[in-house]
Amino acid sequence: MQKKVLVVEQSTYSLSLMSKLVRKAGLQPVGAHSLSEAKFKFGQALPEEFLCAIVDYHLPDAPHGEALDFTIDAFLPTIAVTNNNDASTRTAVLARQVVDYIPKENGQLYDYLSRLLARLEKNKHVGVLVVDASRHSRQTMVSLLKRHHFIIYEAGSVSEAIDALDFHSHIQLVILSDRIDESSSTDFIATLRKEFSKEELAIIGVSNIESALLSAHYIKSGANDVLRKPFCYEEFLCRIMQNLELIDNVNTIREAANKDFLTGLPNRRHFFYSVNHSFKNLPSNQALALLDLDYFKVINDTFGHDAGDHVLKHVAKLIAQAFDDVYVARFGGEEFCIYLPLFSPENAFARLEQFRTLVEGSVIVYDNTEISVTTSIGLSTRPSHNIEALLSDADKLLYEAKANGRNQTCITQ
Ligand SMILES: Nc1nc2c(ncn2[C@@H]2O[C@H](COP(=O)(O)OP(=O)(O)OP(=O)(O)O)[C@@H](O)[C@H]2O)c(=O)[nH]1
Repeated sequence: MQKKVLVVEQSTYSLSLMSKLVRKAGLQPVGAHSLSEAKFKFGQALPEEFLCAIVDYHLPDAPHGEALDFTIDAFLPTIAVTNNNDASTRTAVLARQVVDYIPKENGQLYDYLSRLLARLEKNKHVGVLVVDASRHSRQTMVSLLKRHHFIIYEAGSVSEAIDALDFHSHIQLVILSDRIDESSSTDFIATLRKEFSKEELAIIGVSNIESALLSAHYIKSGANDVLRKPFCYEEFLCRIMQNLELIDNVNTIREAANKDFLTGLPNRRHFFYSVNHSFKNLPSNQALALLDLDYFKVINDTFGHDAGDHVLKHVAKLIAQAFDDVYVARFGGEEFCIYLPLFSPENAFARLEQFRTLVEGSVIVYDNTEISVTTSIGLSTRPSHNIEALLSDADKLLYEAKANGRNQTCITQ
């Protein structure tokens, strides 16, 4: 279900702008012009339905941030917006455990707000590891991070940090304090960098303001960023957000580069990368199948190219579902590839035949028209350490399947 965001804002214009942003982030705004209206609207839904609240500091019936107290007491992560950017308002707002506060006069308000909303939703799946020998200092950072929905892990030493990283693969950010011995912390960063690139795991080193040299050591050892103590709450969160956004952006680009645009299946290049990356030597009991849809040109010619695309997407979805435990790819056109490691020829043949009959029996509906399609399969079960050799073998068998009348699987004899 779409998560709700409680937007409490006196001005109708600002409320409508913020609600638009919330909708753009894929969330459902619940608007209120006053604290009493916010209480009423919040009471009409379950608290768990809300992701967070965006709350104006000054409201007619809550002139001193009382609405912030209400949403925070209701355990809603709260983003405060204020008309005033003066020091006393800032202190009063930050004393209240808000996720962040945004002065309305800031032209970047709406851009920042949408980034913040997107992050809050994503953070629920992001692990952050705080490495600091001092429990008190760890707790300070942990309490700030908690407001942002992160999954938080703590380590009091480098060895505890290594254990945490071994166990929790969703850790995307390590915050490393200067209370860990300098040589072991820089060694730790360098060791992590052998395993994780900067785009896979962000490392932020915390150093003392006087210790410019330590900052340099952090960066040279492979840290993404450095935070100088004493840091303010805003800087701490902005650095974290920036570093995680970088990881997200790289992941988006990487995903786009690895996926076939039409079907969302891995593409040919990624298929080779995954198989070669997973196996130093290909196992001797293996199978590789090349699948090619039959008379696909006729489908395009009869029903149109868009209908053809729809059929390709349908078959790709069936492949992704039926072979979610092995390696699959769209090689191009109407050709797909499936690599089944550690499969006997009999098992591989049974799986492919089951799939062939599934495609044959499935009715694809496009624009109120029913379309049927069949597939020919070349299945190589040769023991080979070379994926290219397997492919060439499967290609010959596919040719045989086509020549023998299509809608069949030909396997290595
Ligand atoms: N809709 C659509 N058609 C595509 C796409 N890629 C390739 N095609 C079409 O797929 C058709 C493949 O035709 P052929 O190579 O003659 O193969 P076929 O008609 O399936 O015949 P056989 O393989 O011999 O059974 C061509 O008309 C291509 O234009 C695509 O992404 N979308």
